[in-house]
Amino acid sequence: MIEVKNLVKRYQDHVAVDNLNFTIENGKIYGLLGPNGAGKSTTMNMMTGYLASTQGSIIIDGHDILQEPEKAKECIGYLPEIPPLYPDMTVIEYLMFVAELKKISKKEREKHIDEVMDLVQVKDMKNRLIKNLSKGYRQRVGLAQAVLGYPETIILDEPTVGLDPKQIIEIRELIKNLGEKHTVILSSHILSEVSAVCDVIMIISHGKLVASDTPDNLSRHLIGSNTLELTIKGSPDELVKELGTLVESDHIKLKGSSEEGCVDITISTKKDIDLREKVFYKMADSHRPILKMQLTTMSLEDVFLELTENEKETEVEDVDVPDVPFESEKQEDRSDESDL
Ligand SMILES: Nc1ncnc2c1ncn2[C@@H]1O[C@H](COP(=O)(O)OP(=O)(O)OP(=O)(O)O)[C@@H](O)[C@H]1O
Repeated sequence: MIEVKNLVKRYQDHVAVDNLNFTIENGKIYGLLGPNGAGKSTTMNMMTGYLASTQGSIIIDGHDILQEPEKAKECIGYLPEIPPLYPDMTVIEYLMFVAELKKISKKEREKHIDEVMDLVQVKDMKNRLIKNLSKGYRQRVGLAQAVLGYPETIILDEPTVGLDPKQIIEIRELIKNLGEKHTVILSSHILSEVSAVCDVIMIISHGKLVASDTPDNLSRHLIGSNTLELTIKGSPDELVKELGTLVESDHIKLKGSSEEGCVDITISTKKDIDLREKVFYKMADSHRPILKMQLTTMSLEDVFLELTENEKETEVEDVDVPDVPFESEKQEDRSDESDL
């Protein structure tokens, strides 16, 4: 289990992660979803101990990532956005090297690597130099290094970015398989990706968590509304009065219309309510012609766009954060903290 409390990361004046609070329970696949610049990588880098937080705490299976980094890191495997691979090593050499760093006993190393290579399906390439692998295979090797040692939680930053459609499907399948035995947290800016793979979607915007639920619940509660768009002849006051007999007036929004003598109206209702016939008969009774009537259901995509709208990459001067270091090179970084 991972508990993230009041997590903040500031780069100079820019707040990249803004008071995040969430809990990751074991055995589920979580998707951290947000547009570019939302703060996903920064959050993951803090959760994996690659970057120090400005404020807040991250407790991984009872170990604070800053107080007990070694113990906390033993519980997680991480595939950063840029996989930490050594191009001049073969796959097997590299995985042996990682296994050694992860202190997997010599006795078990070969068998364990063999199992992991089977799991991520790279065995056929085990003697090939990493620099000669396709991007899809490189990503699998990156996955393998995260899985080595079978940590409880596997964290994957944009695991399918830059892959072709076939490779994307293959990596998604691998992630689902991993989810059977591990807790998985992946980040993505693609909604269809997280809804296809994840049990829980956490939507992040401007460093803030704006929604967190199962894809189904997000659909039911957040998305679960119908929007009826109308253009009707008449005066705003009369129309609100008449439509107000069908639906509460705070669900009715009016706008001036480009059609002469008409009003554009939007009525929001729950997903299972369809007012079209009632509106038709009501307006017919009072001789008000309906020039346009269209029912739309908000999609998960609409909700995502609405929740994250105005997301802009804020230009800030680069703060010198070390490149994501490999296991042996990892170091605690609080050098960029002005408040610590
Ligand atoms: N070292 C840094 N110095 C200054 N600003 C940074 C640094 N790293 C990230 N940022 C800023 O922090 C914000 C969050 O960046 P982050 O990389 O976490 O977003 P993201 O959601 O992972 O986006 P992407 O999918 O594009 O990687 C962005 O506005 C980014 O420009």
